[in-house]
Amino acid sequence: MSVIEFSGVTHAYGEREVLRGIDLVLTEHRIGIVGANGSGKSTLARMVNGLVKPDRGTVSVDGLDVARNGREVRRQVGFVFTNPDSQIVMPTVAEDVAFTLRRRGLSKADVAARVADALERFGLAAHADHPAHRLSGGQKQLLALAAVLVAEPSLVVADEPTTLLDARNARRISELLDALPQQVIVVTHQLELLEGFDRVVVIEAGEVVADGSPDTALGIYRSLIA
Ligand SMILES: Nc1ncnc2c1ncn2[C@@H]1O[C@H](COP(=O)(O)OP(=O)(O)OP(=O)(O)O)[C@@H](O)[C@H]1O
Repeated sequence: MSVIEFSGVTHAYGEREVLRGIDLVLTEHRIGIVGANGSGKSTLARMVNGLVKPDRGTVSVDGLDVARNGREVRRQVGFVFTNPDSQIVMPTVAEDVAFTLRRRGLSKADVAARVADALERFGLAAHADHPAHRLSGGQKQLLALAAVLVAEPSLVVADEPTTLLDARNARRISELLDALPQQVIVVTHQLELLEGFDRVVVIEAGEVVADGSPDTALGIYRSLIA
């Protein structure tokens, strides 16, 4: 597993400070981030692959400062956005899944085999040649996850990956995340997704207010939002 370290991290959008002095060392296999709307979870998650840079402090992945080594870190860290539309880059479903692999210079046959396998795994095989933008919201979310996982990142950061999914597909994603050998950081409001996770961090108004096992941390979170 990678070592993800936040050290004295502060971030503001304009005047508005949304993260304050975050110190965290994340080494566990499956890590959940929870907190009320606007508490700073997405900002924190985006820092892991350099999409947002700290104003003060540092974020590193295996000792690499993310702000300075963004490209290198992004080869290791796959990011799944809440809104899959922001992640679809190619016209068809299969082409979208193939995109990152092509850029890495894999052979055509290798790309085709990996794409077919990923589409099968995510229940999208029947849609391979369909326009990606015409998929349903939930199918797009599955596509976004497939497109990230096909590149075999060593760490997957998923920001509310099940918001658009029906119960069956949410369960499917939950099972997929559970079965991943890779390290996973999941930001979610769906607390049942975090059952069996190794660690849950609770963010409140830009600060870590609880951090521990799902039972303990989610207990504290539930009492905060009650
Ligand atoms: N690009 C941005 N520009 C200005 N303000 C922003 C930007 N992104 C987020 N914010 C603000 O920063 C605060 C924290 O946002 P963030 O998305 O990190 O919270 P969150 O905990 O993920 O919320 P939610 O659960 O609603 O998704 C919010 O008040 C939000 O309005």
